[in-house]
Amino acid sequence: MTTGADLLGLSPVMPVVVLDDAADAVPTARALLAGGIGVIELTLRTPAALASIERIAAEVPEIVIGAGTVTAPEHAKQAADAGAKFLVTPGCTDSVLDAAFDTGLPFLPGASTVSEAMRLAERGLTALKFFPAEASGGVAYLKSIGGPLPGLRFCPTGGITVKTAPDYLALSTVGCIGGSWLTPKGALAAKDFGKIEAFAAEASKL
Ligand SMILES: O=C(O)C(=O)C[C@H](O)[C@H](O)COP(=O)(O)O
Repeated sequence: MTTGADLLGLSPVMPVVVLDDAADAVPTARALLAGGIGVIELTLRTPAALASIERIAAEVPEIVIGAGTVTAPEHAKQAADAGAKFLVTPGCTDSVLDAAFDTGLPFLPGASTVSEAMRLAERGLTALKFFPAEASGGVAYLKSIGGPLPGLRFCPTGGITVKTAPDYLALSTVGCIGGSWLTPKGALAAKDFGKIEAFAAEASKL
């Protein structure tokens, strides 16, 4: 896997995972894998994130572990050093973009406007995270921009559910969708990894 475009083809759903406890990292990754999901976007929103990425990279190599919420240049290198195989950003600044390129890892930069998408395409980035998908106009918005920007492909994320996912996945410009519903806070707090596996099994069939 070497490009952002490859990332869009790994799974119909990219689980967006927020972990407060690095001890949950390996069981969560194994539960997702058991449910048929081979990729994780682990967000750098918590202090446990980098340790979680490290553990998954070391102990569950079958799953492709990436870092999400890359919002500062230093996050890119920290994530790469922890073993992340790809990076995802919710939006983009030049410095975050440069830092992401420096890692050599494939990455999905976030965009929610036509101008942002065009700027990223100018830098050779044609596989984008469309964030926040629902709040930015959802399926109708993506359909509208597919006309003038036919070369771009997206991973819409933000506000998508297992019920609305098929509408996005039906679009030719959508490679996969992102969502946090596979690993809800409650299931993680209760260490209910069976529930996570069941959500993954449902999502992997989308
Ligand atoms: O943290 C980031 O980098 C983000 O871009 C935000 C997440 O992707 C969304 O919060 C997931 O959206 P939900 O599925 O609606 O929870």
